[in-house]
Amino acid sequence: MTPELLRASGLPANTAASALTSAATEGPNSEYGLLRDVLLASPRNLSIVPCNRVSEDALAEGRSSCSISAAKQHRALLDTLIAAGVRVRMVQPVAGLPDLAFTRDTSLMTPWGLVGLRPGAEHRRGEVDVVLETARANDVPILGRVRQGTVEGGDVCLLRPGHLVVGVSEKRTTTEGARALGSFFEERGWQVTLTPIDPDLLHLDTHFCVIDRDVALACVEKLDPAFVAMICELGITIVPVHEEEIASLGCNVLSLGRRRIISTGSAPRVDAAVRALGFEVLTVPLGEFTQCGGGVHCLTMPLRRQASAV
Ligand SMILES: NC(=O)NCCC[C@H](N)C(=O)O
Repeated sequence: MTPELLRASGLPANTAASALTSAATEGPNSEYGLLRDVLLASPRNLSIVPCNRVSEDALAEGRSSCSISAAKQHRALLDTLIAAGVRVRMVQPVAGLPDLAFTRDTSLMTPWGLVGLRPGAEHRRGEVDVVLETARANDVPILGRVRQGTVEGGDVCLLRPGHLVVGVSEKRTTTEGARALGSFFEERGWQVTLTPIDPDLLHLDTHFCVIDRDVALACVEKLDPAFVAMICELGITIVPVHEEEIASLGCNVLSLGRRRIISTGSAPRVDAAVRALGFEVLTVPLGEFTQCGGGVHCLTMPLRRQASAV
């Protein structure tokens, strides 16, 4: 832990509390603790960049971005978060950064502070400094930065307190980058699992998303069998996602905690299966963003969540 973060957290680096929980910063230790603060970024400069299968298909079909509609959809997401009791911090728009709205990918808030990531997509590298600057201005403690390989936040999953998962496509996230991020966690006693993913699916969070301690959305056919076996051994129930629901970002949901999620509503079958398990599912249509390859999970970077029990 850096001196900067130690000052911010007030926790000694080698205590059990600092290893697995987030008492001082409330930096998330899971994907499903009660969500308190989230980082969004203005979509003012959003455009469809041909950098993933979904956005390439959208362009091939002649689709384009509408800034008015993108602003309205993003505003609806913001309003839904606020109505759910979440505080929203905003990154201001920056010309030349068309994917900035997908805040998930360029940084990761850990229980010990924020880590700047290192996108594999060249056109997204500049987003990291912008997000870190906003974080500093909001007194978010900074833990460090990934400087080797590449890693994007859509490939990162805080599976359970003490267990980090990183999807490795060797395109957006490389083994080197995943290990560099993982070392922040391993040094603090976490287990880190790297799992290979199909580069055509962009990120892990397009086809695997944890929504509570024991429930995850997953397209099992697209995940590595060893990873699926591990999830089953942990007793995590899988809500199956079909391949065509991946492209519509139906799997890419955000947990608000207390068995509530936000989805884009683009995969009603998945939403219905989640509701059948007793969850509340709030839906926000986000077509302007899904055609760029990102959904609710990609558009949100949790800054504070109530710590989940180990
Ligand atoms: N976590 C995500 O899956 N993020 C979506 C990012 C979409 C953006 N157009 C990209 O390809 O980087």
